[in-house]
Amino acid sequence: MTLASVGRRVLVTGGTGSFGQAMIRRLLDAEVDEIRVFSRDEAKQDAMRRQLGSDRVRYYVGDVRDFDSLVTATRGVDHIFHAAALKQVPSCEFFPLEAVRTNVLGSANVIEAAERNGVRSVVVLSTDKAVHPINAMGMSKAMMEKVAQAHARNSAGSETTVCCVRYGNVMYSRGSVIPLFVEQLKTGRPLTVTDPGMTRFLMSLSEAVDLVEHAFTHARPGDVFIRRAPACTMGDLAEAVCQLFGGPSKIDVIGVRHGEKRHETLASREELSQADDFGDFFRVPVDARDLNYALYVSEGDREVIAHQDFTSANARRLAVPEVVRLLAGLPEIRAELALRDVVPA
Ligand SMILES: O=c1ccn([C@@H]2O[C@H](COP(=O)(O)OP(=O)(O)O[C@H]3O[C@H](CO)[C@H](O)[C@H](O)[C@H]3O)[C@@H](O)[C@H]2O)c(=O)[nH]1
Repeated sequence: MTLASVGRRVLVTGGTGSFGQAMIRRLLDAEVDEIRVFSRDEAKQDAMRRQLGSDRVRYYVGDVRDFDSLVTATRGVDHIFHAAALKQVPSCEFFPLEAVRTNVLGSANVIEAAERNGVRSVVVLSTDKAVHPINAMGMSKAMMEKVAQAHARNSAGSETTVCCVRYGNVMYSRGSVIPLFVEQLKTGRPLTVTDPGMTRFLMSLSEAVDLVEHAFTHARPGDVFIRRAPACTMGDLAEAVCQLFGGPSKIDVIGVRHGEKRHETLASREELSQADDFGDFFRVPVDARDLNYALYVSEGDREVIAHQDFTSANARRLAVPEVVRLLAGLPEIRAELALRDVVPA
């Protein structure tokens, strides 16, 4: 199955967010008949309606916490891309129950509504912060993945295939470090680097959409899809931004922020021991063993020993010139450089 053969109706939860909007453009290009945007904010929907001007896009105001609003919006839908979430580390830290309500119970509602309305597939979006989580946002996303996998395990014969994708930081996403560095350079302030040796996976928005499309095309119930993304250090990222904008490279090292890890993990060694390796992507199948405790206690898995976690510390490390090239390809950076009359090398 490809996006072009996706069926008549697709629903995107969190459809007005940056991922949602990019996904909707991809679905419009794939000639999907009807695309439903499901989100809470009517003002953002109205802005999007005016910007897109497409009668193939329909808008549903609702909240994933409200099951009834999902049942209405998923009626007659063939496929769902579930992007609605609380994603900010600090706000989830202060209000962990809100993260549970939206990310865990809200996702369960999406899956249950899909099941009830005979939706054929649901792709659920997760994050590297869900692996060995240390903050409430990551923990709630880890539980969301478990809910999706439990659906696969417990719903043999269901019409609805549920799978997950997991990816790391999306470059230039709202409120993230790259636009912050650009703003600091523009206003002549030093770049605030938490820890020059800290690493993050780097991925563009269109690569995130590619991963979701790959998952949609290849999903079996309960699969988790992961991209073999490259990574860089925060020191190199700051240096790359300075080189691109030709700015003075004064850097303030501010230290690690609350709730953040030095390195992120996209896949654990236990997952990789079971994963299919597609080169650019891994597919981790659901652990479909039944709850036979004798097996859990007395049988091990030698495969696990042969693997190590896939982390932003051991992923392919991008050097500064490569980061410069990646950044120079981002539409937002190109627009900033055009404003300043700088031509990227
Ligand atoms: O002033 C800053 C701010 C951040 N960083 C570093 O830049 C990297 C990326 O930070 P971001 O704030 O851009 O991204 P996070 O990894 O903290 O996570 C972000 O992306 C996540 C998705 O993976 C969630 O959306 C999360 O809420 C959001 O903060 C981190 O190593 C961080 O330490 C700095 O060096 N200086």
